[in-house]
Amino acid sequence: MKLQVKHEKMLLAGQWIESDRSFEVYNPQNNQVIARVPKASESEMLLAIDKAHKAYQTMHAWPTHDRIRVLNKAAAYMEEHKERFAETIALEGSKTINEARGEVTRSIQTIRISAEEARRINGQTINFDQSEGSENRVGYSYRFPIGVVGAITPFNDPLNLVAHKVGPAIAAGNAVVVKPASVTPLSALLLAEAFMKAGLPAGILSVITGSGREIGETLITHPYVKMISFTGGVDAGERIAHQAGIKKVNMELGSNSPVIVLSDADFHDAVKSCVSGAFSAVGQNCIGVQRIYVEKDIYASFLEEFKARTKELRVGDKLDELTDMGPLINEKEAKRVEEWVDEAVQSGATLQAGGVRKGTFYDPTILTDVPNSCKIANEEIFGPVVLIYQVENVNEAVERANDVDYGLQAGVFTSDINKAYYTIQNLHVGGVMVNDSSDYRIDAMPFGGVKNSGLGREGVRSAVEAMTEEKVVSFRLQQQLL
Ligand SMILES: NC(=O)c1ccc[n+]([C@@H]2O[C@H](COP(=O)([O-])OP(=O)(O)OC[C@H]3O[C@@H](n4cnc5c(N)ncnc54)[C@H](O)[C@@H]3O)[C@@H](O)[C@H]2O)c1
Ligand SMILES: O=C[C@H](O)CS(=O)(=O)O
Repeated sequence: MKLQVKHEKMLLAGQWIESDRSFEVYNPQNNQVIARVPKASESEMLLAIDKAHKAYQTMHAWPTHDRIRVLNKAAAYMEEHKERFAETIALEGSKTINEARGEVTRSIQTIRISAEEARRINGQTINFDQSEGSENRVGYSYRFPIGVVGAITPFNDPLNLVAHKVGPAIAAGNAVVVKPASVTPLSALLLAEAFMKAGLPAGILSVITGSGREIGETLITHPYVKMISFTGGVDAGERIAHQAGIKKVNMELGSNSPVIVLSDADFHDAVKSCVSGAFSAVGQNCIGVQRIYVEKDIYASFLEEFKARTKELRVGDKLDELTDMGPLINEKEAKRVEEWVDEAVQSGATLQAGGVRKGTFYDPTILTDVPNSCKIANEEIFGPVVLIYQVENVNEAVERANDVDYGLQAGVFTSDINKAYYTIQNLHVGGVMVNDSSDYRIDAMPFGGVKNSGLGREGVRSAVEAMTEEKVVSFRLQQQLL
């Protein structure tokens, strides 16, 4: 694909603008500059917030049917330009072209589900007859848009995780200012293009590109911004939560996801699912499989088959239709993964496959016998490395799966419903996938974690609810009218 370095513009309240400063976007595979993007100043972020506030004030009564129309028109535009969206994801990020196409399909669904949910923002009727004297009242509650939503998004799903902020925000009648990841801003700008083409009123959406550390605080702390919807690492999440103060905050953070495979499972199925869950998107996946606990009776067979399938994966040019795994997002991250693996091996772990880095590429890697003290056993690797452990039984598996500070999703493979239910009840996570790996998500389901994996839930309906407030109304009826 012939590449021209494109000078992009960012969307500020319906206007496509350049900025005094710009930064480069690179193709992680060859470090080629693929675009220059505005590096927004604090004043540009302030202007976007001000315009969003004004747009919300005039638009918060924006009719539901019109919000639905714009959302569906944006989805239709994305559908019409699917390949362009996919190529952009594949160029600026780590995903293969096939993985990128999958993300575009999901993003279109996310926006369409947002349109459906716009019609389901309901309150409740209330029975005030709680005690003597309160019976002559009737009432209800209803949900109203919170106002300006500040959305900060990560690099690994550069389109769908922006869609999970913008779609629900618009469905709920809010205005939204997006600060996308600096390494993958182009997909967010394309999503903005789809909404502009769909006739989204000016000011409702801004995509302000730049450094999170430089302009993030302005977005997080501004009094007009009534909610922060953050997806990213726990370090940034902690900093943002402190800065936000008394403000609604939704945090979708990291994980170190476990999968339990019991001896009564179809372990061929488990192997296939866990290989995909571990190495899709080069393991740069918040619910990617990082630890697998295999019951002792099938451990040797499972490990043997897992290694064989892993070695079949084609690592290479992410734009090649036949490639299974591309590069990590940059060389710094690839070197970090290499260091964590080296630390584990030096501490006594066994390298069963992989362990080789070439620039931003790191081979799919399997470790066994990893000491609990190693970083890779406790932190989020966010790379193509999986740790496989042998356990005595389901009890030991659950205890060890819980023994980290994260709790996003877990997978459990078993044919025994009682054991499945035991894991469901005892795993400290936000989601348990039975007979799927931890890397299972549909965009309509509630999504989020416990412990250091986050605060609150996304998934379109949950996000719409988080981006609204509930108001109660009571009518005291005049006695003479009763
Ligand atoms: N739970 C989920 O749904 C989910 C989904 C995808 C990724 N993630 C997590 O995101 C991380 C990987 O993405 P990443 O490397 O882009 O994360 P990151 O935390 O480095 O950056 C995420 C976003 O926050 C911004 N940012 C960083 N520091 C900031 C600060 N101090 N103030 C304001 N903004 C700041 C960045 O510019 C970027 O836009 C992993 O931990 C992964 O698990 C979680
Ligand atoms: O990286 C975390 C993502 O939220 C997982 S998914 O791509 O949405 O399934």
